[in-house]
Amino acid sequence: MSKPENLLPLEGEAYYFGKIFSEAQAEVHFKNLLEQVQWQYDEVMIYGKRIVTQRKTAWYGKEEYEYTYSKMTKKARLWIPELLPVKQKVEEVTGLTFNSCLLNLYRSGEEGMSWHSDAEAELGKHPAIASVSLGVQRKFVLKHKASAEKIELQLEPGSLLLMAGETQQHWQHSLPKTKKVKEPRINLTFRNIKKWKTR
Ligand SMILES: O=C(O)CCC(=O)C(=O)O
Ligand SMILES: [Fe+2]
Repeated sequence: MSKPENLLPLEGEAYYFGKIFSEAQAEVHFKNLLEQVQWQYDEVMIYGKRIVTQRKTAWYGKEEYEYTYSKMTKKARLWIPELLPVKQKVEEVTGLTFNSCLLNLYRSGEEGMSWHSDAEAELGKHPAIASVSLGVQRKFVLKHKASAEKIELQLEPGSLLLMAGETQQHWQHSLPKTKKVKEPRINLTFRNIKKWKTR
């Protein structure tokens, strides 16, 4: 598969590969991950308060990495067999390798993710983040920090979006909530933990 064009008009790179899994494969991965992933409510610190998010998340990796975001430190679980074929396909298509994966489960359009950048120190300076979508199609928006220019795309089931280069420095992204969507979606973001410490 050749690399799609860069969707970002300035500073950064985002490539939408479209569907990398057939409908049947995407359904199997969705079902397996829904059942086998250790889904947990996410805890974040907002204005010094501990908040439990609506959506569920999980974090897996090659080692038991510790990862801090929103001031909360999480420890990765080791890869499970259900994740490996998805990781392998993503690595094949992108030509990159990934040592960890953050998963999100949105049970309906009532759940989303607000504006943020994935610019944690653990990911290094110009992180490549490969995002796989399973389940219902959802809108995804990138917003340029300086100009507020927005790029919207529809993340189809079985699709892959790759963010790379300076994207996390110069752009934020979000998954807007919507009352129109009633079905669940699973998102997998493959990442590379570059530096980490054990306690
Ligand atoms: O669900 C999505 O497509 C976005 C997930 C995301 O931005 C993240 O996990 O950092
Ligand atoms: Fe993100």
